[in-house]
Amino acid sequence: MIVPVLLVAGALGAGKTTLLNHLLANPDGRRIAAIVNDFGAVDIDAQLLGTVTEEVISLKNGCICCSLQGDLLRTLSSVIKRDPAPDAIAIETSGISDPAEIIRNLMDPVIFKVAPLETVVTLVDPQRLHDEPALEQDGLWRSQLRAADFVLLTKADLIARDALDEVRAVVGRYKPQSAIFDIAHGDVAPDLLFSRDLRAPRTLPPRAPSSPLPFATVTWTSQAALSLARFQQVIGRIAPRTLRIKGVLLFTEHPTQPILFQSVATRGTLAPSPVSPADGLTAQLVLIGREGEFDADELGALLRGVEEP
Ligand SMILES: Nc1nc2c(ncn2[C@@H]2O[C@H](COP(=O)(O)OP(=O)(O)OP(=O)(O)O)[C@@H](O)[C@H]2O)c(=O)[nH]1
Repeated sequence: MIVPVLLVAGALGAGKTTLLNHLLANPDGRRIAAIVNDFGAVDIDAQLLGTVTEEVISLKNGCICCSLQGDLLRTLSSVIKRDPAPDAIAIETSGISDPAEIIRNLMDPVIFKVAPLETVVTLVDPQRLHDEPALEQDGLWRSQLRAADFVLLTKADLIARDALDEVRAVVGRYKPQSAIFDIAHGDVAPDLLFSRDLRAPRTLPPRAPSSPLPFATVTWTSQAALSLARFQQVIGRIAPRTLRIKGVLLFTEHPTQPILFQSVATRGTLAPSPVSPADGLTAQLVLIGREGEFDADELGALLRGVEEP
């Protein structure tokens, strides 16, 4: 049994889980198993995808490009031995993963024989690149782009057409225009992701220098009554110091409806959540930021201000 592998890469909040959610809900008859890597200690992405399919495996609290490399290969081996085996496996990298290292691992001859890496797709949030042109100089961002067979510019519903065209020109410095597509709400045809004949034979990416990832994460949980009004004030102070926040909360204003909070760069959203905080908790929030700019104790103290006295 040979099970093709799709690798989904892209910066924090680029839209990877949204893409996978759409793919798993619209698999065109394929049984797709998903392996989801959350850098933080709470597997929020896996929990969200678990509401769409049972075939989700979570690798959390580290990165599959470095500390969780062995776990990824072991997980792949066990997924392909399932009875029945899936028709395909999709791997969602964490936003801080360097896909070059993951690709090197997946080219392991034993794994490649049974679970060949078929497609690498990298997602780019075009509004973010438009607002932060310096992102183009970021080594990790470039490595994510270089590794891709094709690039999806996500969140096309949020950006003006001329700005999208400018971003397409920037990404075009790294990839041919024929390999750049734009999508909204993760809506992409599964055939684009799984049809092997589109791509040239893969060459092994150069070994990335092994330096510790310049990112830090903190998980904040609470058992107290939480105020939505206070949360909105506190988040306004915290968000500029982070790269990504996501989590599930229960507020006293909506005691029976858990709320999913997502923040990427300057954009934050609150929406009804299909999953709840773990038993006994009112909040499970993961915050990711740059090492050095990220004071976990200070963020924790600020977040305690969300708790009602
Ligand atoms: N309006 C709009 N929002 C989107 C779209 N795609 C993703 N989002 C939102 O962008 C935020 C981040 O999306 P995710 O799919 O969680 O991004 P991710 O790449 O999985 O994030 P990490 O795993 O944390 O790196 C969420 O609030 C999504 O709802 C889109 O096409 N349109």
